[in-house]
Amino acid sequence: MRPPVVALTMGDPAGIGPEIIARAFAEPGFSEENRVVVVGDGARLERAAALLRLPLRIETVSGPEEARFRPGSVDLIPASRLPADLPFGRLDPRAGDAAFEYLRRAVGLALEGRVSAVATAPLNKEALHLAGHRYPGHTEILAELTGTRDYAMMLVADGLRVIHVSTHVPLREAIELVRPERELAVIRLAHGAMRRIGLESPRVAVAGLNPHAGENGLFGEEDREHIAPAVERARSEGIDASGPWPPDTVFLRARRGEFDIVVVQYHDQGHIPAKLLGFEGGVNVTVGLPFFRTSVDHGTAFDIAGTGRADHSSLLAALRLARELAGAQEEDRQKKRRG
Ligand SMILES: NC(=O)C1=CN([C@@H]2O[C@H](COP(=O)(O)OP(=O)(O)OC[C@H]3O[C@@H](n4cnc5c(N)ncnc54)[C@H](O)[C@@H]3O)[C@@H](O)[C@H]2O)C=CC1
Ligand SMILES: NCC(=O)COP(=O)(O)O
Repeated sequence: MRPPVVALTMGDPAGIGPEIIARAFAEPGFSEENRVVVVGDGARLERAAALLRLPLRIETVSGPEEARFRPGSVDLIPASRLPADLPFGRLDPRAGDAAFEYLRRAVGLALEGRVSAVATAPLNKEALHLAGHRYPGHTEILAELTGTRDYAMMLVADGLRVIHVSTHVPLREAIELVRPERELAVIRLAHGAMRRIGLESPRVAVAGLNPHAGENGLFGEEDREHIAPAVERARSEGIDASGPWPPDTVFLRARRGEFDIVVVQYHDQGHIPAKLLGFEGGVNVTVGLPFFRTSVDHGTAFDIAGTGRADHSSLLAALRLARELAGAQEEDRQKKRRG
């Protein structure tokens, strides 16, 4: 089967997005393994390729149907016309607005069924806000543009998968979000995502919020009042859920093979172990959308943007996962059609 077509957004054009995209396309065998169409800015991509001394051809296309996926060339849907001298590594509302537009265009293509999945290079949240797009990040934009109510951020890193009850909110608010309904929704999303990647009966561990998962109320009530009932309810639905487990050991246990995925209670509870284990090859997946969206797990790295030092491993991993997930979905559909 041919690889599914993936729309890849350039992210903030002042960040490392253009560089990591140029590096990925220049990898030997990239066009044999991938069918990727970039939504972004041709001049920025050309500048990044020149900076890295990569002989890439940029082919402008009006849609994925025109893309030819030839080795050594990038099929690009132009979605901004930024000044050629826009500096790398600086906050700029024009770049924030462009990043938003790339995502909006890619989501449109996915909803129209013209691409099978969306992958994203990083956007800068401050630049996004400076441009008037007041979202915490891609995830919430994607949810709004697709009308999705229940969604969650999953990180996949070396031997570990985590999925978040909350992400970009102040820590005080994150504690308020630990409620049975949201816990149950995320356990169900975790179960569904693991089934999608082919696990028959996924083992979903739920991390506690407090030290030692509250130790029966000694160190906080949220674990037994809000998390435990959701785990029970999930179990009554036939999901192999367990917890709340002490957060300091649940990741170790998952990595040793006891669990397939860990539901985590707030941003850093999941991000710290995932990034520590697999920053280079880590992938962020939005679970719950009508299509798959994968992303690099790192940010815009303004401190090194335009220097040619950015590593593109996370982007390659995000594209790999997008094509595997979308490919598996396509195979499912074909099986169903055949009866
Ligand atoms: N998927 C996305 O769109 C993400 C966006 N962000 C956004 O990016 C902006 C900057 O975030 P930071 O917290 O500074 O994190 P960051 O990931 O951009 O940078 C943290 C450190 O890691 C290094 N780094 C990051 N990616 C690298 C790569 N590919 N190769 C080599 N070194 C790399 C940077 O140079 C820096 O020292 C923020 O606006 C943040 O919200 C952050 C994470 C993900
Ligand atoms: N901490 C992950 C991050 O900032 C990426 O968020 P999103 O843009 O994928 O919603």
